[in-house]
Amino acid sequence: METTIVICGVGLIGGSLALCLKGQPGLNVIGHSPDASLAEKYVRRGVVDSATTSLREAAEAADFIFLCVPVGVLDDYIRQLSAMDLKAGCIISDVGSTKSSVTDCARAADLKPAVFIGGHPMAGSERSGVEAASQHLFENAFYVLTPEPATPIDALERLSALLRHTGAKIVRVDAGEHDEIVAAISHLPHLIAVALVNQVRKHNETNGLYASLAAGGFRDITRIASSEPVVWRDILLNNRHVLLELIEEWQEEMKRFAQMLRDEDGEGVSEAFRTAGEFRRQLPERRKGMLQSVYECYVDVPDHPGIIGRIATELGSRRINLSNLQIIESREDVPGVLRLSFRTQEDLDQAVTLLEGLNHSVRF
Ligand SMILES: NC(=O)C1=CN([C@@H]2O[C@H](COP(=O)(O)OP(=O)(O)OC[C@H]3O[C@@H](n4cnc5c(N)ncnc54)[C@H](O)[C@@H]3O)[C@@H](O)[C@H]2O)C=CC1
Ligand SMILES: O=C(O)C(=O)Cc1ccc(O)cc1
Repeated sequence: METTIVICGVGLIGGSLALCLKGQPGLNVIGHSPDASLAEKYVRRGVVDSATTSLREAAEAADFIFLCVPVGVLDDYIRQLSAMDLKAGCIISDVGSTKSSVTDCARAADLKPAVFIGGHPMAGSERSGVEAASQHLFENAFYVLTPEPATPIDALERLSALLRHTGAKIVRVDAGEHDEIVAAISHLPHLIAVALVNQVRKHNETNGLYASLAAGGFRDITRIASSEPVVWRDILLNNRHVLLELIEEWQEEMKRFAQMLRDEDGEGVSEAFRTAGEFRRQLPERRKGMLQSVYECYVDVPDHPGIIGRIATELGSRRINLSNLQIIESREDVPGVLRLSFRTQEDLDQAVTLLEGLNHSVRF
């Protein structure tokens, strides 16, 4: 018997999930969008087996329904599903970055004979849309499920078994605890990145040197400020109660820094760097976290023609997969520095050994 999987919202996350499941023996993956041109695009790009604009038609045939839409519309989907004739044992899950509100909504809605189990694959990127979907997005990442005491164990096991196709490590976390943790490690950092970029943007209005000199480090630490505005509007508003407390804590932290600067308290400043550095060194390195690890290095390239092509060819011939290559111009007429990005630490390590062996100067 074929297992029918419906994915509502085939964007970055829904599309990546679809790619993990499509083509697996016995699985039929159906995409849903209320927008006919998007439904058609999901099929055209080969991400799903078929697609429909009718939520009822898809949902009533489904064994699994994944809601992969912005957090702000999850409750509406749950309410619509509760009025449909779902299959007995159908599992409804979501991928939203917050878990309390959708879990509360599903508990209050009568979804029987279906079962709701909240989910959050804790990997992603600042990109969005089906174009950015990747079969490898969740590999080695954590995939949080938030079952409740009343969740039938066999449903949890069936969902966990299906999600093994993602290559993620499945962990169970209480929905409220999840929201507190992700607020600190993901939501607040996104908010700070946006504030930081907007601060520089305003300075840049009167002096264009701000943007010119903001290459490299500033670009890297603010990558997440380029995330999808509607998705992030919904996440931040939905988790606002936790975030408002964290923003207060953050402001206190900033005040402490300001005071140390006023007092010219060098010992205090270096102690802050020491404790932060020590904690950061203890963070797991190789597992994908919420904020994606970036496996990158910088290579100084002398100004002679063909060097960039040669580096890419050397890497390719040793099957070291580059995920991105960017030329960072230090002066208008000189190539200067190449930024090489890889998907794994192993690829990065191999590339560094190779390039250093070829007498290139490599930095991180
Ligand atoms: N972006 C990321 O890195 C991660 C996002 N998430 C969560 O995944 C969910 C989807 O986010 P992404 O895939 O990043 O966004 P996306 O923008 O790539 O995809 C969103 C999908 O939802 C559809 N959609 C948007 N508004 C809709 C509406 N009002 N009604 C019906 N469909 C609508 C879009 O057409 C698109 O297919 C969100 O709940 C987000 O919190 C979870 C983990 C990582
Ligand atoms: O771009 C990054 O590194 C992210 O932070 C990805 C991300 C975004 C939202 C999530 O709920 C989980 C992961």
